[in-house]
Amino acid sequence: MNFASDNVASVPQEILEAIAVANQSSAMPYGADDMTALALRRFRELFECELAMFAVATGTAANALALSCICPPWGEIYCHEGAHIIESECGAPEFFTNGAKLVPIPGENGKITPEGLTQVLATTAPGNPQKTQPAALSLSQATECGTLYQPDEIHTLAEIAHAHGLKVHMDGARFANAVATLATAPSEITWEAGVDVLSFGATKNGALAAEAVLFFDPALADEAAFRRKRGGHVFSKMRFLSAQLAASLADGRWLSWATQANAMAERLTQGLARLPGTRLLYPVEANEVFAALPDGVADGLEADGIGFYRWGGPGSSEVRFVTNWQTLPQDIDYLIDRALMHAARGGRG
Ligand SMILES: Cc1ncc(COP(=O)(O)O)c(C=O)c1O
Ligand SMILES: C[C@H](O)[C@H](N)C(=O)O
Repeated sequence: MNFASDNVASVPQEILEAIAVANQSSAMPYGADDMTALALRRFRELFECELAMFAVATGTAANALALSCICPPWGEIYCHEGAHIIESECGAPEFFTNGAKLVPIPGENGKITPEGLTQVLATTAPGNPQKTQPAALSLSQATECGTLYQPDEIHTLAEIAHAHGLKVHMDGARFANAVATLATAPSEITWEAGVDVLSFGATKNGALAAEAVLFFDPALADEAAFRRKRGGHVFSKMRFLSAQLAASLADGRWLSWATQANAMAERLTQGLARLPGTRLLYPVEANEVFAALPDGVADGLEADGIGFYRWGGPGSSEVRFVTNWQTLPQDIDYLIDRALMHAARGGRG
């Protein structure tokens, strides 16, 4: 049983079947195929706008490609201090932008506040050729702490960013989980709130390997085709990425899968409440549960072969559990039963 990441899940049968259908006949390469056209149509229907779509195979590639189209080499990208783009992408955004600077902003529960953004922007030097220049704001939705920006929070942050000439990127590796919780239209927490480009995550939500960079202002996408090619992410058999995206969006599957993951995170949160001495590190708003467990429980769960992240570092009792489309109630109940047993025995195995 593995709660280390949503990435640990299998691929839903519907996606595998879509790949098999795409495999039944030849098709034009490099995105000139019908499946890629179908994926584009479905994204435009979902977001209710004439967006431009570029499929890639990883979330890191999606973020780095998106940022490279809205930030020059001398630009500054403002993000939360715990953002994936600054913490876990091995310099990919800096590499794809040819040297832009990522500027970390602190904020509770993994979120940037208007005050925090305004404070950092007050230190910039627009037009000073000796200084890097404010260029982009990147927000993760859901955040790396499993929390969410409300529509009005996105709108406020985007307004500040645009007033300072910045473009707004959203890292949507868990965008589906955010929409499932917020129950908003996707447009309401993206372009209508001021987001210019979205990394739409499908992989964590079940896809084998498919992410889509969505430009809500197609003019921002002028360089994307060239930059994606230079980054080695133009798949000659693009139909196999597009099939995953099109299948995810069909019949609202993407939301059903995310709703299941979120519901299991909620079940886990309720179960942990029965564990004396357990403390949630952040509010649970999507499919990630961060908790400080009673002494010995994390070791016991690890000895049981249950997978999870030691978020506080090796041996730490501060852990992260991530649920996914495939997580079942009995998985959660087993985890909680084992945790209660280890707590009762003081972690003595
Ligand atoms: C918030 C966030 N953004 C982006 C990514 C990058 O995705 P990938 O691991 O596919 O590069 C991840 C991790 O998977 C993530 O958690
Ligand atoms: C942190 C790791 O890079 C991955 N994005 C995950 O959330 O599991």
